[in-house]
Amino acid sequence: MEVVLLPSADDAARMLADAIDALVRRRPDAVLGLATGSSPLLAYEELVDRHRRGSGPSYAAVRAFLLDEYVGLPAGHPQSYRATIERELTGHLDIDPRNVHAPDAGAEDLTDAGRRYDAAIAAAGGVDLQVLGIGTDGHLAFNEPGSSLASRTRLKTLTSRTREDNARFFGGTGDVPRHVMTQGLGTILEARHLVLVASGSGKATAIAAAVEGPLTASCPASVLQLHPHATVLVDEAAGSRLQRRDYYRETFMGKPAWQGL
Ligand SMILES: N[C@@H]1[C@@H](O)[C@H](O)[C@@H](COP(=O)(O)O)O[C@@H]1O
Repeated sequence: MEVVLLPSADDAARMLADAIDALVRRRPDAVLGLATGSSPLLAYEELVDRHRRGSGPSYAAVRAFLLDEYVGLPAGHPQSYRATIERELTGHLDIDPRNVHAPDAGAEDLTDAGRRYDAAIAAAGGVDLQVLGIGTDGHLAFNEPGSSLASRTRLKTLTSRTREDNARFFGGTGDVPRHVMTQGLGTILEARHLVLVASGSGKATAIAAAVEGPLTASCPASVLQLHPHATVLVDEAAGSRLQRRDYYRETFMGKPAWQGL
């Protein structure tokens, strides 16, 4: 795992945007794994900005798969993750909307919908780069503590902490759905490159547990330790509880720029 400590959230966002940009230039029909939530927002803004200025790549052949989706929201609800990603990213790029996929959280048979989602990702050739955030309790996508490290896309129940964390997106109310469809940790591990981005002191404990704590279902993000190509981009605040900060800095400073992430 590569841990990159950066002075600010803007620097982390730029680095994530650069990695996506470089991948799409290298592979115009790349498969992107997209996360919602506030963590990747600055990077998405950067990508949209580059696209508008004409300095970004074309996304016309790119395929994208969302990590998760709320269950029980009416189709088109502004806080559904499908609507969110369109508003924040894909709607501003030249990506074909038919190539942006989310788990079918409105399906009658959610078990089957989970299986179909995993099969669709596999049929696309697998995810090249998976963008990830982290929950304050260490959750990854909507895999709450206790989730099987081998789990597949399925129905999950949110913890009250996650529902409180996400209440800000629902006008601070208790209207956050209780259930979600989420890619499993096993599904996420199949992506070729995982890039987790986190900023702010509220994420410091979760980042330390995920990166330097034991591999455990109690901290789902610790599953990154099993992946051969995982990158963690953190600002100083989110990285403040890491013990090996000096080592991460030395490693990154000594790395040739051409190597990328
Ligand atoms: N399902 C999402 C995750 O994909 C996200 O990474 C995490 C952190 O959210 P945020 O980036 O808003 O802090 O929790 C959300 O509930």
